[in-house]
Amino acid sequence: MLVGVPKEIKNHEYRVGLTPAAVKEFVSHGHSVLVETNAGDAIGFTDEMYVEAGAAIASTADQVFAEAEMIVKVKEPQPNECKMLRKGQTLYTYLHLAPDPTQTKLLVESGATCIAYETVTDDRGGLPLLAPMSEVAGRMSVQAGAHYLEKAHGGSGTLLGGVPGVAPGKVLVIGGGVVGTNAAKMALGLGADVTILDRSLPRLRQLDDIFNGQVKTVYSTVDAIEHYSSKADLVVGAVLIPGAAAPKLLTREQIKAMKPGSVLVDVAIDQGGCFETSKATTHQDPVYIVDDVVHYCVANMPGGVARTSTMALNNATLPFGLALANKGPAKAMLEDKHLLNGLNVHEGKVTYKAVVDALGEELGLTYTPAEVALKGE
Ligand SMILES: NC(=O)C1=CN([C@@H]2O[C@H](COP(=O)(O)OP(=O)(O)OC[C@H]3O[C@@H](n4cnc5c(N)ncnc54)[C@H](O)[C@@H]3O)[C@@H](O)[C@H]2O)C=CC1
Ligand SMILES: CC(=O)C(=O)O
Ligand SMILES: [Mg+2]
Repeated sequence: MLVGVPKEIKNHEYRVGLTPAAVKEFVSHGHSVLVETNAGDAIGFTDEMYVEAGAAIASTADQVFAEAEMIVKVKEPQPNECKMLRKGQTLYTYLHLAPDPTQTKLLVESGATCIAYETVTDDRGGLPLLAPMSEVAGRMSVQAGAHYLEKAHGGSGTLLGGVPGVAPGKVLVIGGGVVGTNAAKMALGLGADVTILDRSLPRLRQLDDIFNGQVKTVYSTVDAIEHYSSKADLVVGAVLIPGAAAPKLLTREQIKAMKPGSVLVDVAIDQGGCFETSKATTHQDPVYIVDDVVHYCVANMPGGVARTSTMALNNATLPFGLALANKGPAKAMLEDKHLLNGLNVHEGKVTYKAVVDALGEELGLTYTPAEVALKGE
């Protein structure tokens, strides 16, 4: 198979779909790889390294999209990229379709086979291709929060760790999955006072064990969110209902009632955000203020530490990517229910139910089960 890797074009996005080491794996399995020039240059993966790994270098994205049978990316395709996709071509990347009608419509129109990293599953009920970036974003969320709590950056002037004689800052993490656990680890490491809310009791039990009682775990209710957010210095939004638009858990009223200069980091912004006042921001312009509360809502946080993130992402995407190339996409998905769960759009049909639930009415879409769409029944 001819695998294509275009350069990412989202704001300050320096990650790349395949590392040179991953290219070498594809080539060693008999595949060809075409990488757009300078695709990895910003993070130290030069064209020379890709050539040494066995790739050919394309001078434009157009060439990559025109020639490749499978496009491997990181972020969701931007409108001009969607328009270059075609029937018979596979797109393997993050999509986050539920909050994004424009992209959904364009991918349906393209006829391409579109696999979303974030909905591929594993045997333990996890999301193995989302997890590495959630680890990164969870850890970054506290770094970002601590930064924006500084007075000069719009915050209240609170040091999360406190000092002897002064109480530490309060961190509220809503959603105790991968992002939430990693946020809690970092916040605890800084010496903050950490509370995690989740609506899964088994998960709260696990968190209590993991943190050996050092973080407070609280069952997530409207009342708990209201109570703990009003006392927090930093709130991290880390909930997920896989593939679906994020539920709005913190209302404008509750945000208004927060302490002036407190900080919200809405990691769930890639699924539309879990705070009523959230709107996606970029690394170039990451924050804005509503009712004296600083909002950080960067939709591609791991892009900020693109070198670590690219390597972490490739560790997870490589085995599935190789299966798609080795067996062909349809056979690979039909033989692996977890990879099949990644299929969101195929030949104009939407094959992920939560996307149809979110956008079906607006776009006039109906749901086709992935297996049915692939078998052309
Ligand atoms: N902005 C960015 O750059 C990035 C964003 N993300 C996003 O972060 C979000 C979280 O991802 P993960 O931690 O991997 O998901 P996860 O599935 O590991 O954890 C989500 C947790 O939210 C909990 N939850 C669901 N509804 C809840 C509610 N009403 N109240 C409290 N908890 C609730 C679930 O029980 C689960 O424990 C996702 O939207 C993901 O796409 C991930 C990586 C990067
Ligand atoms: C998961 C995601 O949105 C990201 O890594 O950018
Ligand atoms: Mg206020």
